Amino acid sequence: MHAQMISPPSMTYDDAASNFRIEDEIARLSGDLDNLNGCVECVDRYVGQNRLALRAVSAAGHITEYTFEDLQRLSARMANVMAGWGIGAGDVVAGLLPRTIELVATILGAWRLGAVYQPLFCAFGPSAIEHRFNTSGAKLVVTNMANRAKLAQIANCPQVATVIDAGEVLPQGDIDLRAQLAAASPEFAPVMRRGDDLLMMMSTSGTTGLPKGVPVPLRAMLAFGAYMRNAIGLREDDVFWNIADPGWAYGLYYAITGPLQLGIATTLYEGGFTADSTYDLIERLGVTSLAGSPTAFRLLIAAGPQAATRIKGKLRCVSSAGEPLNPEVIRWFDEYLSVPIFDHYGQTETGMTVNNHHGLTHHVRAGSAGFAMPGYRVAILDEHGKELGPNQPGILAIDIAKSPLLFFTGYHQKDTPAIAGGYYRTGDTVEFEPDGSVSFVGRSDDIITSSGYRIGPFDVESALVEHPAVNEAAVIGVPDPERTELVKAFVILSPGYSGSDELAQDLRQHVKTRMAAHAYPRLIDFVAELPKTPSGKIQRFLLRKAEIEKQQAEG
Ligand SMILES: CC(C)(COP(=O)(O)OP(=O)(O)OC[C@H]1O[C@@H](n2cnc3c(N)ncnc32)[C@H](O)[C@@H]1OP(=O)(O)O)[C@@H](O)C(=O)NCCC(=O)NCCSC(=O)CC(=O)O
Repeated sequence: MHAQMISPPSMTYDDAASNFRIEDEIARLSGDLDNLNGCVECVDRYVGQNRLALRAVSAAGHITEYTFEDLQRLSARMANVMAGWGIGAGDVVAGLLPRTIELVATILGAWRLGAVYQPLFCAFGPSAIEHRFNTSGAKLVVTNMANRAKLAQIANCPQVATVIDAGEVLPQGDIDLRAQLAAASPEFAPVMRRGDDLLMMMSTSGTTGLPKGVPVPLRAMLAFGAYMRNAIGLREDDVFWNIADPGWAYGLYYAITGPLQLGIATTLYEGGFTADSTYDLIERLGVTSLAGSPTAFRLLIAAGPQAATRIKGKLRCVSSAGEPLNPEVIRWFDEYLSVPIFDHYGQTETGMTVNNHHGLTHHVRAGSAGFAMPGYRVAILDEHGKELGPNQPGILAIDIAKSPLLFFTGYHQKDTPAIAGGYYRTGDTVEFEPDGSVSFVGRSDDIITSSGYRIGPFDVESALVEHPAVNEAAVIGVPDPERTELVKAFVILSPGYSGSDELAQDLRQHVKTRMAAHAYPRLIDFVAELPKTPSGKIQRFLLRKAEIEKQQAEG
């Protein structure tokens, strides 16, 4: 096996970009593209060194540490349990679990036996989960009792394995996960796969339909590792914590897979986000490299400078993704935490592609997402597909032929018009600065970015119209200083209903429990009509324009 090399931070960005060779990235793998296993890359290759792999922090703040040896045994037990229930290479295993050791065991166990992992965010309701099962054909879902009731509402639910705590009763027909893990053998030879075989089945929100499946092949690990080294700049001596949830790409790729691939311990905190618990954990663990979304950072700032003093100067670097990072956050982190915070840009489809790189020395442009990651060439296209120069807004695109780290080849069983003419079009409107860095302008479609989550308006509208009071609904994002955008719904009521605060609250609760707790409309207007094209398509852009004008008029 090869020793894992971490780029020295003295390499310049220009050197790394111009000297990039995919062969060098492949050589960093323990296997090769004909002989690859996700669990071997993340665990087995570091066994025998007695290295720390994971700090799992319970909601109550209790810290349990796991070595790579521990994770190897656990993944083997999990693979044995899964194999015993008929799961094999290429099958899909879903995880609907909080940020606990059982979540890590599910991911690694599935990979050990060559299966495909599908994340399910714990805030999802039954409709979001059911749609993802329909997409993936998952054969097994691993969950806990807090989430189990949602599965009972799904008609085509696969076999369920449940984590039960003391005093909880296992639902009939479920696998008692902890009991079976304890009884299983801690040995299971990893099933080797190829680079194009699937590692994960992700989902991403669309504007005109339900979320689409994003197949992620094993070779995507080349891109994950490169991001950890070049952009996060992860070092052997770092204490790393990415607070993003592994129910999403940012958390699964870069809180679990990426750091473990590099043999560097990661951190999972089971509890919900508060500024206090975040500061507390950074201090207790001695975190040096922190990652998260701008909304989380703005919530830290909202707690005031006094709360920050306990960790001032302790962090070495902070990385931000999910939404554009405001220059004010950069300034505040410099003043009150004495730490550089760099903006990074990526998508579920592509992984991180444009970054201010902590690991590569180059200048940083506050207010810009930075520069193409070595291994990707990005272009900005006009509506005819022509490449644009600086200061001309257009669609951010990835030049497929010149981006050997790009792993996306199209949505699962769906047409992918975003791939055309040799480019993958991200749908984000950006422009090049004269120095070659990329600045975010906005979305070219109706996708909402709220608290770092990408939310499809159609998804929320579909949940709303399931409610008997709703005849029609249109959902948009309206600008918000804390959460980037807030989800706002315009609702035409069914005959016999009238708008009230109580009904609005009932609709919020309905979306939270049916679809997803994070995607509910915080704002609701009851309206008599919606702007539409002659063919009857809702013109969300007109609603958005009117909201922005209203905000401007109100100052
Ligand atoms: C910044 C935050 C920590 C702030 O957390 P908050 O707790 O304030 O709010 P939230 O947005 O998480 O949650 C909104 C509402 O959902 C509820 N909620 C959240 N998680 C829940 C869960 N597991 N179960 C039940 N309810 C839950 C909350 O209580 C809250 O309800 P109420 O409002 O009633 O209190 C978080 O929003 C966050 O982690 N954001 C980053 C998301 C991220 O990782 N983005 C990158 C994804 S990758 C990606 O996106 C790639 C791509 O672009 O394709």
